[in-house]
Amino acid sequence: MLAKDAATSTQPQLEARAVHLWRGEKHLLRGVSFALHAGELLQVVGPNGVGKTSLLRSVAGLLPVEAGEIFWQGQPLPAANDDYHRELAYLAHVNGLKSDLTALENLRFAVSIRRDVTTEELRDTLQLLRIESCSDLPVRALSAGQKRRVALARVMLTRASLWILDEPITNLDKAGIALFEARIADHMRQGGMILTAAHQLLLQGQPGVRTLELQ
Ligand SMILES: Nc1ncnc2c1ncn2[C@@H]1O[C@H](COP(=O)(O)OP(=O)(O)OP(=O)(O)O)[C@@H](O)[C@H]1O
Repeated sequence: MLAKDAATSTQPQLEARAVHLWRGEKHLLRGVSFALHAGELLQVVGPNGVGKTSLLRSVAGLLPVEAGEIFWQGQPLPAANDDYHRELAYLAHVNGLKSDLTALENLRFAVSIRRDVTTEELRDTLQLLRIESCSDLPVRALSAGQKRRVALARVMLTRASLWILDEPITNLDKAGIALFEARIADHMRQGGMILTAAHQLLLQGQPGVRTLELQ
């Protein structure tokens, strides 16, 4: 649930403390720490292969860290897992859409696992991202940017407070980026949080927007 009141809280909702991660022989994350408060966007930046995706996967609970801790609302993971996963929407590099289903069917399938949703709400969200004309087409018939927009619509529809997004604007054109930035700003205003891996920064210079540089 989005926590409007939490927007003014000084308590971090999500916190990583001295996280270490190895991939194979490589000591990738060396004591990474950050705090994310309600209403904030944190963009993880750094060169290819530095560990941005790995960090996001760890924070999403998909890749266990070897040292350090991750806290959700003051509780360490995995103890906080049930609450945490209810509040979390994760979007990877790949969209995770079923290509034989239509955009609308994909959204209905993904969202109804979490909550009741009406067809009108699904269509409204597709319209917000200007892909209403794709609603009834099989996903395999959509362009790369249109597929990304469907995947972003899914994130928006979850009503999760924390969005973890790996390069969310991949394949989006300028208009698509502007539309998505407006949705992010909206989410932040309602006390939502976003953690991204990014080569291209969103909402630069806006209040509550920060970067975390990995090197
Ligand atoms: N399953 C895996 N097994 C071993 N090493 C891996 C695995 N997945 C990723 N790596 C390595 O971990 C390092 C970091 O990868 P990661 O995808 O986290 O980087 P990134 O910063 O997101 O890169 P990019 O900007 O290219 O997306 C890379 O050197 C990669 O080869």
